[in-house]
Amino acid sequence: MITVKNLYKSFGEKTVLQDVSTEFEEGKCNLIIGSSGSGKTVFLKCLVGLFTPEQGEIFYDDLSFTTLTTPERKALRQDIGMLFQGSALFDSMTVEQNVKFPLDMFTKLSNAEKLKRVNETLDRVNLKDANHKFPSEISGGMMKRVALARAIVLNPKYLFCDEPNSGLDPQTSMVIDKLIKDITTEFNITTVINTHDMNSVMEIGDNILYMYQGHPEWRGSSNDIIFSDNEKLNKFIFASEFLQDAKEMRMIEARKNK
Ligand SMILES: Nc1ncnc2c1ncn2[C@@H]1O[C@H](COP(=O)(O)OP(=O)(O)OP(=O)(O)O)[C@@H](O)[C@H]1O
Repeated sequence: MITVKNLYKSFGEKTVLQDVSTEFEEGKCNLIIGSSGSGKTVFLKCLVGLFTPEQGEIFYDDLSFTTLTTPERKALRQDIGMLFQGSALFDSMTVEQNVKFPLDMFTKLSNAEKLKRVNETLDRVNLKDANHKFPSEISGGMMKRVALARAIVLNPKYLFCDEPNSGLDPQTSMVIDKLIKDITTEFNITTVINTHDMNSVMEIGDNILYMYQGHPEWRGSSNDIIFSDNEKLNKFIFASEFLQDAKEMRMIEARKNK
């Protein structure tokens, strides 16, 4: 579990995060949603230590992240997996070398042990026979799976994904979502995902945090979203007529099933 208490982050005069308090549960997909510029990426970067907040506390289970020493942060870093926007694979490295990279950085395993782990992980993301391909030789969906394999190869307790579906078609997005969801449940990971993808919100949103102008405006599950009467949230999430209709249909269905 990750607990955030009263976090503030500014750039010069501009306050981007204002009094953010929330919890991200383990074994769950915790989604952060909000319009462009609402502070989602800045928040994620504060959580992993890429930005330093001016005020507030972040706890990784019982560890107070904000007060950790550099060696303690380095140790915690091994428990954190990150899936960046655009996959961020190393172009000059093969799929196998990309996934092996964190093992080379953080472990003293033998080469044979590392390769065994790489192959098990590639297998877990349904990527076989791609070991010796370069990123330029595989599709966007495959790149995401390689990036996901690299993010989970050290068996992280915490997984951060920034827009995991950006640039993917709806079907491939669903495959990636399902993988993230399955891996989160299987390994009891605390997974935090920044997303604009409404399909992800409905399909894998165990816990959803809606950020509005740098402050948590609403929290709930994908089911709660359907029934929420929060005006800002509804305006954001059900922006189109199509989504409004989908919401109404879901409400009718849910009432029938009660
Ligand atoms: N390094 C920085 N220096 C100054 N301002 C920054 C910096 N990084 C982000 N900001 C500002 O913080 C605000 C929030 O940005 P952020 O990238 O977190 O938004 P977001 O919700 O992730 O948007 P999007 O959905 O478009 O990715 C923006 O106004 C942005 O200009």
